[in-house]
Amino acid sequence: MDVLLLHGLLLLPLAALLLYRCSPHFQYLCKVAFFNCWIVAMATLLSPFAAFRGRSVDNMKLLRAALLPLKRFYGIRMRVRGAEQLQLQGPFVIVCNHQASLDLMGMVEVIPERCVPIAKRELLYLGTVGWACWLSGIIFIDRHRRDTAIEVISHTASTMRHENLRVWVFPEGTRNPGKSMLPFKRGAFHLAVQAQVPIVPIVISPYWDFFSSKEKRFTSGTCTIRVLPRVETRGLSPKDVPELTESVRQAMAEALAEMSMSDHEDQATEQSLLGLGDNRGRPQGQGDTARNGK
Ligand SMILES: CCCCCCCCCCCCCCC(=O)SCCNC(=O)CCNC(=O)[C@H](O)C(C)(C)COP(=O)(O)OP(=O)(O)OC[C@H]1O[C@@H](n2cnc3c(N)ncnc32)[C@H](O)[C@@H]1OP(=O)(O)O
Ligand SMILES: CCCCCCCC/C=C\CCCCCCCC(=O)OC[C@@H](O)COP(=O)(O)O
Repeated sequence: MDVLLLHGLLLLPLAALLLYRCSPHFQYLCKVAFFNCWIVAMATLLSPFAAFRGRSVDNMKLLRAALLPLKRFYGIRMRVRGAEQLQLQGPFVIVCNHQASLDLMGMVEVIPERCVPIAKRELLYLGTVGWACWLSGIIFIDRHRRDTAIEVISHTASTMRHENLRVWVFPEGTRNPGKSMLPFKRGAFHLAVQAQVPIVPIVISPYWDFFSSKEKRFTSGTCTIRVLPRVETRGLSPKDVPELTESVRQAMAEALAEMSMSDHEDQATEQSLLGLGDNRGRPQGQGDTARNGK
């Protein structure tokens, strides 16, 4: 009986390995589980160190260092274009498209010093993850209570100026793996106008070639992060916010459309050079659907 149990225990990892190699769905589940476990483990490990310093934007460096290795585990190559646009003295607001939690990997590639994201309040309740976020000075807003969210943003505007803080906002307000960007929420733009600081738009290329939560597909691939020229807000007032929001969204949407084409072409060329079909890591018969889905 003991021998049978031992054999069973030995065979279990082998079976899991085989399943991992053969089933893209199982591979997807393992990779997503690893992503979440890594975040929880790192947050648990780092929170005591961060607590030692107290709530401080400097703790963002710890979070960044903890998330940077993730791209290597997943074989994701990050290309950054226009990083020089982030070489600004003083505070500014970054606005970035939001496709999935994987955005954290792109975020840590380019996040400047003294920069904190604005996040939904729910993240605060994720145990040690919430604690690590709070200790790093992440700004939480309650999306269901507009007035209090606006209050938090107004308070952030004055903190930015007094403490030379940069703020990262996902103006779509929620994750969006779709083809185009959602309409933008206006908080980030009010924030920049209130603080009279520039806006730096950042566009992360679509993940379709290597990641899709709908199709349960997660392979390796390349991701491009493009930092667009900054937009000045000096002299603008709240009445200019709708137009400002639209013009920034338009510039980002154009960049996203351009990147969707060029990244996919690069990936296809790379794969044909390697002698691989375009269906690598995709369930049989779904390659064309995934491509046309762009
Ligand atoms: C070791 C590892 C451990 C840790 C690892 C984990 C790290 C995680 C870090 C990363 C976290 C990333 C998390 C990302 C998110 O959580 S995304 C979700 C949260 N973000 C947002 O929601 C974006 C910001 N939201 C907004 O800006 C909204 O505008 C909001 C203020 C919330 C209001 O929303 P809503 O009412 O739905 O829409 P509108 O934008 O259309 O606004 C309605 C009217 O209000 C006016 N408005 C908005 N903001 C302001 C303001 N600040 N001041 C004055 N007025 C404002 C707006 O203009 C609209 O009025 P009008 O129509 O123009 O008259
Ligand atoms: C005591 C409770 C312990 C609970 C432990 C839970 C473990 C959770 C595991 C991992 C947490 C990973 C958190 C990554 C956060 C990534 C940021 C993100 O992408 O947030 C989504 C948010 O932008 C928009 O949310 P919606 O698209 O509107 O939804």
